[in-house]
Amino acid sequence: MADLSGSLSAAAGDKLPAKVGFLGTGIMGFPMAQNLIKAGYDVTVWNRTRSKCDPLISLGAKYKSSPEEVAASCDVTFAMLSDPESAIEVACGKHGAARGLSSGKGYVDVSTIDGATSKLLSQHIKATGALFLEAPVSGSKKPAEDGQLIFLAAGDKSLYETVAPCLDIMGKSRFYLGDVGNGASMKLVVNMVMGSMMASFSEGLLLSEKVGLDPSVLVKVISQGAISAPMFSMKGPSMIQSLYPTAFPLKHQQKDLRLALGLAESVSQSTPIAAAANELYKVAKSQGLSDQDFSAVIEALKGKLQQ
Ligand SMILES: NC(=O)C1=CN([C@@H]2O[C@H](COP(=O)(O)OP(=O)(O)OC[C@H]3O[C@@H](n4cnc5c(N)ncnc54)[C@H](OP(=O)(O)O)[C@@H]3O)[C@@H](O)[C@H]2O)C=CC1
Ligand SMILES: O=CCCC(=O)O
Repeated sequence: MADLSGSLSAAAGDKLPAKVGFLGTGIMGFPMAQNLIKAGYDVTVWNRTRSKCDPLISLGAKYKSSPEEVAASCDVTFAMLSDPESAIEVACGKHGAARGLSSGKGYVDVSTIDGATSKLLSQHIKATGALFLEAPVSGSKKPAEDGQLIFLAAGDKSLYETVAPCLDIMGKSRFYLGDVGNGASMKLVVNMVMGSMMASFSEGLLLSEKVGLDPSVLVKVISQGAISAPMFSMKGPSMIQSLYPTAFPLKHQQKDLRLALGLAESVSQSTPIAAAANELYKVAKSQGLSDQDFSAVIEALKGKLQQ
């Protein structure tokens, strides 16, 4: 096991062993925290649903019963939460992390949220004397398990440098994008493109089948041409079988499209393709598919075809 004593704290200017907090151990947070534990970090976890922390505790993680207590006991605290509302609640709520933060500590929000929310978090965190970094990730469940995420960081540069060893354990690359909000915006643009691609791919799979083609051959044809994308080859075979094992929940993809459309509106950028895709994800949500993988958006088109 790697000896990481002092690596975080040395950068922060003291000699104590590094202590890392992790708030939110869902699909993404769990494997990210797990990789930090496996790398030898002293990790303290918290999750709203406590039972999701149990396997991490078995691996050696400590547990605290509130974000406040985690932040108070750690040098740096990461948060991986659903959406803007939960990110605000966990950071700034009654027993939120901000209450446990102080000068010399850092807070890194890796959730996918909008820039305005991230700036609000930054204000609250920095008012405590702590440093703030937003660092949303590109990459899904498997890259999180494999430590292959892509971090899109912005905020306090010194905190970015302090947590770089942690980011390098959880990810394969990292970008520092400047002021708070830029990481959030980059992530929303990427996921806007991804959500539209998946909607378009879904149309192609259904159209190919309807005109008598084999959709699995379509997946192979696409994989060899200029529009090849790992996502199509990974998700296509299960979509053809109407199976959507959850890696990226559909409700989160719709949230990201909603936030991306808000971002586009804030600068008067026309995004008709993303707007149409968003409507499709909303239909899929109304069909009860929120917790399925986002590739279940294809079901919304099946519904439309049957009408
Ligand atoms: N899955 C993916 O492929 C990717 C997801 N993301 C983003 O990462 C974030 C997390 O996604 P993911 O792990 O997939 O989602 P999950 O739904 O699996 O996890 C969401 C986490 O947020 C917690 N949470 C939700 N609401 C609240 C609240 N009100 N108070 C406290 N905690 C709350 C959940 O706690 P509880 O367990 O109690 O419900 C859980 O820990 C999202 O912003 C998502 O968009 C980014 C890249 C890839
Ligand atoms: O936010 C989720 C992104 C999923 C991915 O990048 O594959």
